[in-house]
Amino acid sequence: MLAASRLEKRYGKVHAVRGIDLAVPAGRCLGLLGPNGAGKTSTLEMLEGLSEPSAGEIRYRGEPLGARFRNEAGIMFQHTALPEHISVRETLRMFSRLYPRTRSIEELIARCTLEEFLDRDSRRLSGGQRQRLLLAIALINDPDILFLDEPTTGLDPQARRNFWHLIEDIKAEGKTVLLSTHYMEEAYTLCDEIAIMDHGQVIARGTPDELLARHFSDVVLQLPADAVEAPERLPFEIRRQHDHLEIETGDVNGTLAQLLDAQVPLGGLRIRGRTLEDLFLELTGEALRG
Ligand SMILES: Nc1ncnc2c1ncn2[C@@H]1O[C@H](COP(=O)(O)OP(=O)(O)OP(=O)(O)O)[C@@H](O)[C@H]1O
Repeated sequence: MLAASRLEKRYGKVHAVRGIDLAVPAGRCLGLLGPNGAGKTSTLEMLEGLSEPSAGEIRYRGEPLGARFRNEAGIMFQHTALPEHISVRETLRMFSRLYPRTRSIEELIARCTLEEFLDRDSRRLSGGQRQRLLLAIALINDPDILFLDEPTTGLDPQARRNFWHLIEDIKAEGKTVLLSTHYMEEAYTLCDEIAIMDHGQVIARGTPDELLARHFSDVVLQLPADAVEAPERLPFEIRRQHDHLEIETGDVNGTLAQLLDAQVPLGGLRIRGRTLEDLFLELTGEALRG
């Protein structure tokens, strides 16, 4: 559906995207993950046809991005200035007039649950309401391919989950989705495939479960913060997290036996599988990014 090869973006001396190859099959959801400044938005903006690649090529259904792509793509930007002093309903009508093919506004209102604030000035919405309106705007031309740039950033957990349900409904219609996000659970829930970016390049790619299976064969034992009195006496590394201890192990029986030998109380023990967040931190490091 959408394919990019050797894609690069330079802003003066900043080499933001350094040769990316991506192919998004129809009906799939591809997630772009990466630390701040990794180049996700720069990549999305080129794929959306909004910024000219410094090098490389993008094809939509085998053709360069053109009028067909513009009519069949829907974009939800990370930051959008909505028109002032007009209501949510008028905002939808205004955007609807921009396209030859449109979806019924009434249907979008119901789908994105906009009923309660239809007559409100679109600048006076809560974070969740605003994101639902922006999604409705992105869907107004009944797009075949939908771009979502960090759509749930800043939303509370309820609003985020509500938004995931909306995206799941859109996926169920067979739409192709490209999503950038900082939320690993969001990527795990929504994405068929994930590309992890860092320093302008894709450093890992696959389905969420493939990526986890490829990188990890261990699990994590969690113990209360005060469970181990002398961690230096144990023959494995114990990582102190903010309110508990973690031990990574591929041999649960052996590690538990060693903990029992050391008379560590196991009352508060939990075992968790590896997560995308573990993988993300392992691949991109824990240092703060700009
Ligand atoms: N218009 C611009 N002019 C100059 N530099 C830019 C511009 N846009 C982005 N950059 C730089 O390019 C790099 C990649 O930025 P980009 O916004 O694509 O990353 P990102 O992965 O989307 O980050 P975030 O998660 O913070 O949104 C950064 O170093 C950023 O400062």
